[in-house]
Amino acid sequence: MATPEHQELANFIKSVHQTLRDDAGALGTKEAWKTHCQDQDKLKKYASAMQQLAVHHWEKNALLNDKAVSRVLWIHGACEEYFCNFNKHREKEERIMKTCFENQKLIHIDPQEYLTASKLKLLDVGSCYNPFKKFEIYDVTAVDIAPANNEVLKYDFLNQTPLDVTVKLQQTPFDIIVFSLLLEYLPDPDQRLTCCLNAYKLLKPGGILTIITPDSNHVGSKHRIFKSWQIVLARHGFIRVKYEKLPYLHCMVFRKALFLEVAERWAHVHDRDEFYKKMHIPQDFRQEKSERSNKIENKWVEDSFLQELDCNVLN
Ligand SMILES: C[S@@+](CC[C@H](N)C(=O)[O-])C[C@H]1O[C@@H](n2cnc3c(N)ncnc32)[C@H](O)[C@@H]1O
Repeated sequence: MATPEHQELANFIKSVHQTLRDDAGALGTKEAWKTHCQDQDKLKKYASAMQQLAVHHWEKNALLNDKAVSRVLWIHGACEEYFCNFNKHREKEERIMKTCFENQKLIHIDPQEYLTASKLKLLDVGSCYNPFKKFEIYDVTAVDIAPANNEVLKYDFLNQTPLDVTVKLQQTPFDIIVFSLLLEYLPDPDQRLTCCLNAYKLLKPGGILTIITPDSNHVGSKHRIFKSWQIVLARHGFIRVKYEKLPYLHCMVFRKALFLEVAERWAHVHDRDEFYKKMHIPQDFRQEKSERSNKIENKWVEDSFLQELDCNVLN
């Protein structure tokens, strides 16, 4: 059962997301983002609320309830699986490259060059409280516009701007970049794509972007949206290597292709008119703007993030 404290935390988080979406509609996304990042009191309160929900409720819930899988453990398992099979992915891509692009010269890439370090370099974007710190196999860099503790760097990943210290992420290419419950925070599909393109620049070839986004609906109900993400990201050089729908989450792993042509070709072959050209989330299709409250009238699209919070809180 949800305690009144959990309800209060979840309601506060929902209200911050909703206000940002409303402001983006009223002021434009750039101005709304600027205003949002300047409201230090609100961001501080958000960070604390998010950490409390995640640590004291979600992670505990995942241990007690079979249906509620920990997003942190899912990402860790997916990373281990991917890097154990790194050569398989590389060989598959090289085969496609040789078959489809005969005249192209293959670039020699030795995967060991990327994997010889004793730890995998992991960038956790929108980390909040640095949940990946507990795994010894990662050398973690955690960033957030609203860090919950001083292990997390204050950094706006959307605009690639350090917010208090001088952090230069470009100097350190990563094996893994994590977007856990990040993309639906951003009110605009172009902002979501910008974050993915920023991640692309910071990844090593063959490195992975893991994306977790909430949704308590049946796997098929948002099929078009997540197929569209796969196509949009393939156009920009990402190949989806893992997708899993858990009871409350969509979990995805995208590999930065060694050969951009291979990813682009996949997008070209699979693109259809029925797919969106942008990285939408269900909330983008809401027709009637809410009035900064939870009175959402739209019947045909639910706010999946709100549902996620509710499901977790109510379980
Ligand atoms: C819903 S919370 C998820 C926190 C954590 N990743 C987790 O899974 O528990 C989303 C986080 O993304 C952060 N965030 C949103 N936009 C960001 C940006 N442009 N750069 C860095 N962090 C951002 C927010 O401050 C917030 O802490």
